[in-house]
Amino acid sequence: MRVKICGITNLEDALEAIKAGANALGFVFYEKSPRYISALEAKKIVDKLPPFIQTVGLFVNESSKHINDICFLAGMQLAQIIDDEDKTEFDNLNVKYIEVIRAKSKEDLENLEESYYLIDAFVEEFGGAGKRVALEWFDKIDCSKIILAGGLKASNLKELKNYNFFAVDVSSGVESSKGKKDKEKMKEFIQKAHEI
Ligand SMILES: O=C(O)c1ccccc1NCC(=O)[C@H](O)[C@H](O)COP(=O)(O)O
Repeated sequence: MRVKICGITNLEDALEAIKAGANALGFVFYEKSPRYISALEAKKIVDKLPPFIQTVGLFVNESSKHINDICFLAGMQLAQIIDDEDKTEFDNLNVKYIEVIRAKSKEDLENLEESYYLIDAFVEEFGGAGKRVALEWFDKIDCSKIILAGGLKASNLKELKNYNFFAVDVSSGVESSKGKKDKEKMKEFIQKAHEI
């Protein structure tokens, strides 16, 4: 499975994540997050990344104009969008995007459109909280276009073996403290995920 390391706040963590085999890096453009990074600081990191690593900007209830502007300034190739308040006009985005579904129950995973989704557990504070989505909710679902997030760590990845998820997304499970990644945890997580 592919791996996105979310909540990158500094160059050292970004390069260690890539060295460990990460496929994508996530930058949180949500000011209330302890992992928030400005577009300017993100761009300084992005400019030093090697090729073939996808940069993903995370947005919470923002307008399309804001998302377009920040992605352009920061060099984001994909926008990951939480849109609880219907603020984003998806037709007006000029950047590729993926919608986040913050699942509260199995019903939230039913009748999804034929598209890629990032499924995270619902938490009031929006994300990076280490809360898991119940795996049995995916039992009768085609997971081949789903990126799973929420409470993942190296020790629970083996539970995903039979689900065929497209990718996994992790933040707190590979941190030493909020906003700082742990090199060894990233290595172990990515190695295990790539084996699945
Ligand atoms: O990480 C944050 O602080 C954050 C803030 C606001 C919205 C989303 C946020 N993170 C979302 C992510 O993509 C996380 O990687 C995802 O929720 C998984 O987090 P974790 O359970 O800590 O692995």
